[in-house]
Amino acid sequence: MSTSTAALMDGTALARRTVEETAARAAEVTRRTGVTPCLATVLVGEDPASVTYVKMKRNRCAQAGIRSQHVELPATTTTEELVAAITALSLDPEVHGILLQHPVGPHIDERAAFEAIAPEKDVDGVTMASFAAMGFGLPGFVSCTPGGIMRLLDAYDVELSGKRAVVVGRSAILGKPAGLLLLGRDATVTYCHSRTRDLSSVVREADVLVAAVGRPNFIKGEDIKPGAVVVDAGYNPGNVGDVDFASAAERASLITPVPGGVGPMTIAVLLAQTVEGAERQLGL
Ligand SMILES: Nc1nc(=O)c2c([nH]1)NC[C@@H]1CN(c3ccc(C(=O)N[C@@H](CCC(=O)O)C(=O)O)cc3)C=[N+]21
Repeated sequence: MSTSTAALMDGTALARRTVEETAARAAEVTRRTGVTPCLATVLVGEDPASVTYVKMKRNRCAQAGIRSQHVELPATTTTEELVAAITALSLDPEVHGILLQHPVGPHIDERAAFEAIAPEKDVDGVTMASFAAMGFGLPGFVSCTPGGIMRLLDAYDVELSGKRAVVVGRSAILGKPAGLLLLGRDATVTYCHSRTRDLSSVVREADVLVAAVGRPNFIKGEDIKPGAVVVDAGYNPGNVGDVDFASAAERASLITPVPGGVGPMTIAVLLAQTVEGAERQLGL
């Protein structure tokens, strides 16, 4: 018999506090300017998970006193049509932030679509300009999930300087930026991916582990270094993370659950950055 020793990093509770602060800021923007911060959400196709996520984001906006404007496009939308729709939102003075839900269909050039987001409205932190600013440690919008991960680590006073951080996954808006943010905080960062040889031996070195591969229960407790901090950024169908929680919690000191960990923080960062974008665009 083994017993769980890890403490939970409670993303639901931290997100609630973050959204409350954001709501107060949004109300202040509205009071001072008469303009309510507005997020445009763009959804291509009808993937049920994407539909759910976008709905959650819009509901959370409503709770925080942020307007949302929804653009729904058919799965058959071309790159040109999507770029045109996003460009229109970039030019619309009533829109302060733009979220293009990822992934779009394989026939669409997703990068081209993201780049149609005006940098000052890139509250989801997905453009090359935002990525570069983050990489250089300059102010700007961070990709929301990595931003949420850093807020969680900070809220639980996780020391990063000099620590070995291992990021499993290297996607453009999750794994890769997560590693750069950890590097920016003086962690020693290793990226693992599908071609990594002997993944277990690398994961076993991690003082801080970020799992972002999109494979349900992929990381097992036997590969967790005793006392490690484990962040599960996986979002697989059925709200299953990338980390086998039960076995990992026996060895970790701190761990995020799924659901209730990184997911709610992703949305909280999106809202916070939307209000920040509105403040700047309205000259506050
Ligand atoms: N441009 C773009 N930006 C994103 O930030 C983005 C995206 N595309 N595409 C999809 C992923 C996924 N994602 C999640 C957000 C919240 C939860 C979340 O809050 N999940 C809840 C559970 C979900 C539920 O209650 O149904 C939780 O973990 O507690 C999960 C996943 C944002 N993403």
